[in-house]
Amino acid sequence: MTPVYTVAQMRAWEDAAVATGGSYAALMENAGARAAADLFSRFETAQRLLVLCGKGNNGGDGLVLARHWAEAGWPAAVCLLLGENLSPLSAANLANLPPSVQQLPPERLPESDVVVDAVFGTGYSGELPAAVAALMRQINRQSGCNVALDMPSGINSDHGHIAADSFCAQITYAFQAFKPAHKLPEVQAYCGDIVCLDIA
Ligand SMILES: NC(=O)C1=CN([C@@H]2O[C@H](COP(=O)(O)OP(=O)(O)OC[C@H]3O[C@@H](n4cnc5c(N)ncnc54)[C@H](OP(=O)(O)O)[C@@H]3O)[C@@H](O)[C@H]2O)[C@@H](O)CC1
Ligand SMILES: [K+]
Repeated sequence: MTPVYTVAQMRAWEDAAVATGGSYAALMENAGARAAADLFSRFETAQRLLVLCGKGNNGGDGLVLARHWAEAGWPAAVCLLLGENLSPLSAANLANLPPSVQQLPPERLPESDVVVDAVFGTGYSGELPAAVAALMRQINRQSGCNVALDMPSGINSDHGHIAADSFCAQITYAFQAFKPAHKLPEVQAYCGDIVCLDIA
């Protein structure tokens, strides 16, 4: 049975995986690559991807996903919503993006078939910054396929507080374990299908 891990338990699991021979970089690679692989299995033709990234490691998962998308020959763009001062793992994955992945400012985002929310994951709490909330409001009205990595941005993984204008997904990829918020019906309405991916 898939376990449910609090944020602290998830961090302990990551630390243990690294202590037994893994690496944080490999966990991030597996998260982004396996989310991409699941998405590829859902579409028969190339889809235009837009990945919205924050500064933390959730954004790094999104950058890995964008790289795999582009390597499959499918069009991909990323937007660094909170600037370029990224976590070290995310910065490494930004540097690894192939030139075919467009990097766009938030005010010039294209129509996309698949929008991936990699703004906030388990490191999030509180309310959304005003600019993020405004963009989420706009994207939540669009008709594309919305995908959240680990948790829709705006939702606290431990206790499930739902901020105004939280991202509304059709698919949420939970990494390694469900988080307590995934089990709450009011949060499930923002997650859509919740698919847990092994990232070991
Ligand atoms: N650890 C690993 O190796 C792996 C982790 N993985 C992935 O990483 C995710 C966790 O990553 P994470 O811990 O970096 O946190 P994340 O959710 O990206 O956000 C942190 C940023 O958000 C900010 N912030 C928070 N609240 C805010 C607010 N209200 N308004 C504004 N800002 C706010 C916060 O700012 P700060 O509080 O530091 O100022 C910080 O900059 C996890 O869900 C999974 O997807 C996988 O790749 C597997 C390997
Ligand atoms: K997210």
